[in-house]
Amino acid sequence: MSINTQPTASHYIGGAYVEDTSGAPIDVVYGATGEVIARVHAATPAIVDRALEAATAAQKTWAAMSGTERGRVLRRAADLIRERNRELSILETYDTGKPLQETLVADATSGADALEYFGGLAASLTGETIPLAGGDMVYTLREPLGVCVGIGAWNYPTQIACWKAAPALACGNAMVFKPSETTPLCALKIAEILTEAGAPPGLFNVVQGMGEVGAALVTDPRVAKVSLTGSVPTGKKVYAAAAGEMKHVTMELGGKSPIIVFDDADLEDAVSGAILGNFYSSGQVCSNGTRVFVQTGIRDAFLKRLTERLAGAVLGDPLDEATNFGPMVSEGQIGIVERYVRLGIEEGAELVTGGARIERDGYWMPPTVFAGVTDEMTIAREEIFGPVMCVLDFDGEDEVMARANATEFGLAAGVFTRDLARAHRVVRGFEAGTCFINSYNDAPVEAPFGGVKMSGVGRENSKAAIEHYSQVKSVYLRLSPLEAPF
Ligand SMILES: NC(=O)C1=CN([C@@H]2O[C@H](COP(=O)(O)OP(=O)(O)OC[C@H]3O[C@@H](n4cnc5c(N)ncnc54)[C@H](O)[C@@H]3O)[C@@H](O)[C@H]2O)C=CC1
Repeated sequence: MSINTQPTASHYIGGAYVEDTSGAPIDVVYGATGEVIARVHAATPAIVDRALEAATAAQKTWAAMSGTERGRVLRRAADLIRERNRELSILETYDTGKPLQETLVADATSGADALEYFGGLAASLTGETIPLAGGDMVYTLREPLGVCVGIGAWNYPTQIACWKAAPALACGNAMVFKPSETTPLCALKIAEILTEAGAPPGLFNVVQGMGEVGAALVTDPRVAKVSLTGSVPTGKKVYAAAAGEMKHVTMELGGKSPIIVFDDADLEDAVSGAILGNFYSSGQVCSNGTRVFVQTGIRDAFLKRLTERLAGAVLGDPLDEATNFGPMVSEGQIGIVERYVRLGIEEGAELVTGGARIERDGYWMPPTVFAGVTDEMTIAREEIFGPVMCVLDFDGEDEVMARANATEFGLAAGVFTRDLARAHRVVRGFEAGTCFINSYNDAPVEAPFGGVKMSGVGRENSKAAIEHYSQVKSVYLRLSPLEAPF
């Protein structure tokens, strides 16, 4: 299947494609080859204004519909996404470089899950009645927030757009979404599909641009809520800007998550978890378990089996479904990874495998493993956001828990052990929002996803997301006589 990677126009506003070539050009580069595959233009202030106007108008129409009607539109969009999964997955592969083998199962499909799940919930978003003395009562109304802004990172452009749009729209909000400037293509397709599914024009708009377009959206008084997926430094800026007008926020930020492998773990499962948590999407996943703490009794066996299993990584054309490991997203990102690899070597970590950029077109870094990593090394403290696993040794449970939690981040954490009591004890001790026992990086829509500490505020997916896209109005209803002092 061949697809056209150049979108009809840069932005999608009011149910249609909109162009304004006076905005700065943004070239979209395919990570596998370094070729420019599309060009879009950053939104000008006039485009931002138009998107916010369209969203403001559509939100009123949409909120007046019943939850059942809103849900039907979202579920129809989910069906359309599934029907077009292959085409959408190929576009995701061009946008990000991730292999088609991954995008066929993890991107548009995950977006469809979110639209289906929140479409199903939309009709059941009700308030409650609270009986009081004398027959009085309070009833509550669960109301939308208004116009929500979604701002995305570049690693999961389809999934991020859907994870934000689905709960927002289910609750009766409208959205203006700004994709990452690195991956501007996929969100436009979601906007098209929502229109086709029956969403009122302007309900879900996409505007392109760099940080300043995001900043203009975040500070606009018409916006009630901002949901960002991005790095911690950007999260701090966006959270602070939103606070100026007391806007609601959801922050899905970075991490440096631990995976703890005890001596009694199933070795194959533990190695699988470490591979999934470090090399899926070439390591460009926020919840990755990049600090792999391995108990000394199993360390050698773990490293031996890990090295054997890494031979199964198939680097090649991402559009070939046999390929299971793709390039990095951009020259900038591979440069960051190369710098960390140098720091790892300089600071004394043992490079077990990988570490050198592959000399070919595009941005290829092989799976890279450092052993003998210690807590103070830069590669053990900072988020790398690439295919670099750090293996750290440990002896006892108390020691490893203290070390696992000694980070400003708290997005995810995993433990591999056959001892269930220990597994539950360990996850209770983790300072992390999303934990895994004998697994890693599963993200079903039914489960809350998000971080603690610097990794974020709020939760995406699950019923928990409803709290972040709606507010409760209390209505006091008096049936008894109303007394006053005079
Ligand atoms: N917790 C999560 O769910 C995820 C977190 N991430 C994090 O995202 C980072 C990588 O993605 P990047 O795109 O490089 O992140 P980034 O923080 O550079 O950019 C994220 C988005 O924010 C926008 N932005 C930048 N400055 C802004 C400002 N002042 N106001 C408003 N918007 C602004 C960017 O244009 C982009 O769309 C990693 O740190 C990673 O951990 C990535 C994926 C998922």
